[in-house]
Amino acid sequence: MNPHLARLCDIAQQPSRRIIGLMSGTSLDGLDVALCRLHGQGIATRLELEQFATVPYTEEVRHRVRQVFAREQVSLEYVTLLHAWLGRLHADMVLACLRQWQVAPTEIDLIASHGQTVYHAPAHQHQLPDFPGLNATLQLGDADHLAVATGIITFSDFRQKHIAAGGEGAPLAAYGDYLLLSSATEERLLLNLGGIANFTYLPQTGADTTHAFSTDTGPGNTLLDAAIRAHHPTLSYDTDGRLAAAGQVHHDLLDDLLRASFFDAPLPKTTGPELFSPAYVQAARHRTGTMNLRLEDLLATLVEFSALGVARAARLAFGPQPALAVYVSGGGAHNPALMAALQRQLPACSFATTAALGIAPDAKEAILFAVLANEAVAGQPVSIGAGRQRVPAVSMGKISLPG
Ligand SMILES: Nc1ncnc2c1ncn2[C@@H]1O[C@H](COP(=O)(O)OP(=O)(O)OP(=O)(O)O)[C@@H](O)[C@H]1O
Ligand SMILES: CC(=O)N[C@H]1[C@@H]2OC[C@@H](O2)[C@@H](O)[C@@H]1O[C@H](C)C(=O)O
Repeated sequence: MNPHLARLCDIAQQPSRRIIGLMSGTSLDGLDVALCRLHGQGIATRLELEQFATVPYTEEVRHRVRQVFAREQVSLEYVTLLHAWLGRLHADMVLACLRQWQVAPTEIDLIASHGQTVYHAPAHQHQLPDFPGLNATLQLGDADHLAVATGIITFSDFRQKHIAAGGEGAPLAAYGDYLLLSSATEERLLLNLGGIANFTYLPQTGADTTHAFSTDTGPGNTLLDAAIRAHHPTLSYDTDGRLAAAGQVHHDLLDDLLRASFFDAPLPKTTGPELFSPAYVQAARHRTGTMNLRLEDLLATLVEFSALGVARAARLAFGPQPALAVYVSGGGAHNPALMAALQRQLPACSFATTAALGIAPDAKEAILFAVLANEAVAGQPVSIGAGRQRVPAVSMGKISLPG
C-alpha cells in the first residue's frame, strides 16, 4: 500500500486529529489559518482551537488576485500561473505559522485548504444559455503545493462535490455549524459577515437536521471595503465603522440597491462579488443621481444595504418578525455600525458573537473546513435540510498526498 494512504487510514482511526483549516475569502484580507484539534466525528465532534492567525495578504498578493477575481474576461495564462503561485504562497504561510507556533509539520495530521475563490457562478446568476442550470465555482491555490511543501496530507477544493451532488457549492457552513453548534435547547442563527454575508439556521432540534439550512444573504463587507478604497487607496476598511456611523442613509439609493432579483429569490441561494461589485453600486448611484454623495453617507447606505439583505433573507425564512438568537462571526462582527443596523432591522432578535458559543468569530470559517476534512476521513455523510433547502449528504474534499 502507498505509505501515505496507510497513514491516512491511521489518521482516520485516531480518536482525535490535528487539522489545519485554511480559508481566504472574498475580502482578500489574508489567509486564515486555524490549527484545530478535533475529537471524534459527526454530531459528537468536539473542537479545541489550538492556534489561529490571519496571515495578511500584501498589496502585491491582492493586486495579483484582483487581476482575475470576479472578472468575466481574464488571461488564461495568468489564471494558470496564479493557481500554482497561490498554492506555494499558502504553503509558505502555513510553514511560517507552524514555525511561529513551534509545531513541527510532522505533528499535524491534515491540512484542509479552501483555496482562494476567484469566481462563483451559480446558475441563477450567470444564466448563460450554453450552460443552462449549471452551477460552478472556482477556487485557486493548488493543494499539491501545500502537500509537497509541508509533507502534510492535504484536502482541498471542497465545493466541487457539493455542486456535483446538486448544490451550488456554497454555503458549506451548514455542515460544520450543525456538527459544532446545534443545540437541543436553543434555536440559532449563525450569521457570518465576511465579504459576502451568509447565515445557517439551526432549529432547536438537536440531532434532527431536517429544518437546518444555510444561505447567502447578499453583501457583507465587500461593498464597504471597495467604497473606502476608492476614496482612500491605502485603507482596506472603515475601522470600527466610524465613517459609516457619521453618515446618513440615502433612501433612494438604498431602494435602488435592493432591486436585484437575488433578494426575492427563494432560499437557499448563493451570490458573490460578481453581482455585488463596485460597478453594481456605481450603476445605482447613476440612476439615483448620487454620484456626489459624501463618503460617510455612502458608507451608511451600504451598511444599511448589507443589514437589509440579512433581514430580507431572515424574513423570507421566518416571517415578518424573526425572533432568534443570532451569533455573529466574520470581520463584520467588528463593525459596530453594521451590528447596530442589524439590530435595527431585526429588533426581536438577540445578537452576540460566536465567542459566546466558544468559537472565535474570526476563525470560524477556517475551522469549518477543518471540520469538513475531519468528516471526510472519519465521518459519515450527513444530510441537512429538506426539499429545496436540502444539502447533499456527501463527504467533501480532494486528497493531495505529499509524495
Ligand atoms: N475593526 C473593524 N472595523 C470594521 N470592519 C472590519 C474590522 N475588522 C474587520 N472588518 C471587516 O471584515 C473584513 C474581513 O472579513 P472576513 O475575514 O470575515 O472576510 P472573508 O473571510 O474574506 O469573507 P467571506 O466570508 O466572504 O469569504 C474586512 O475586509 C473588513 O471589511
Ligand atoms: C464561493 C465562495 O467562496 N463563497 C463563500 C463566500 O464567503 C461567504 C459566502 O460567500 C459563502 O457562501 C462562502 O463561504 C463560506 C465559508 C461557506 O461556504 O459557508
